[in-house]
Amino acid sequence: MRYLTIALAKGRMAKKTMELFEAIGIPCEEMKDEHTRKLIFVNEELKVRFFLAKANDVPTYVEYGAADIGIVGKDTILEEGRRLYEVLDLGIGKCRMCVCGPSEAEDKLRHHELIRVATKYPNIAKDYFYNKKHQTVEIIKLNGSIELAPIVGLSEVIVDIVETGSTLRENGLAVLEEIVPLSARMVVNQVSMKIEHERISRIIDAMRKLLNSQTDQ
Ligand SMILES: Nc1ncnc2c1ncn2[C@@H]1O[C@H](COP(=O)(O)OP(=O)(O)OP(=O)(O)O)[C@@H](O)[C@H]1O
Ligand SMILES: O=P(O)(O)OC[C@H]1O[C@H](OP(=O)(O)OP(=O)(O)O)[C@H](O)[C@@H]1O
Repeated sequence: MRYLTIALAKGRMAKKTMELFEAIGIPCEEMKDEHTRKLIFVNEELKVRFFLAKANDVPTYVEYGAADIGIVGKDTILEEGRRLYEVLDLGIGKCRMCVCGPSEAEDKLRHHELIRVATKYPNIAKDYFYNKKHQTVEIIKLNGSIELAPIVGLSEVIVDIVETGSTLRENGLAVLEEIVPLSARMVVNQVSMKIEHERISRIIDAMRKLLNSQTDQ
């Protein structure tokens, strides 16, 4: 039997994702060791391999079939635009993609002024402003601490993730428009879905059952 390979996004969702896999009988104990420099973890008995990758790279591994299954945020799926099947909403890492800024930016947004938009998600921002709102904007790609941009005058607004809203509040910014709700999703390689249909379906079903039982409680 070939190994089934599962790519998990490093970072804030990794621990919860591992707990979900453990709860459906696919443990990844070794991976929980924060000090390990090992990148791939093999469960010989189940013929399953896990690896932790940079979130942005998870859809790439899955599209090319280097991973059969991936767990990654909807934000990353939308931004990367890879060919894969999105099969399940895991309901963890819930947040929203929003246009945010100081209240002064609200009028400029409403009047379709040519504004600058700073973001880690240029494709999501482009799709929202160009295709959904038919509004011309200048998009500036940043890699983190996006809330800084309107404060120091780099841009009028930002497109970024909002979870509790405290980063915005502490920096005198607010949500101006909501783009899309986000959460972690299970994605599957399109060929794997055919050749490993039985094993992958079993994992999807077990995960769905677990999530339903959690929401019932
Ligand atoms: N408050 C939040 N901020 C950022 N991401 C969140 C938040 N809540 C949930 N998420 C989800 O967690 C995913 C991973 O976020 P994380 O902060 O671990 O990595 P990242 O900031 O995207 O990566 P990196 O730090 O390597 O640039 C996001 O893609 C998103 O789907
Ligand atoms: O609404 P909140 O609960 O405040 O969460 C939202 C913040 O969290 C994320 O940043 P992250 O911590 O990933 O750091 P980064 O800015 O370096 O990406 C996101 O980019 C927001 O800044």
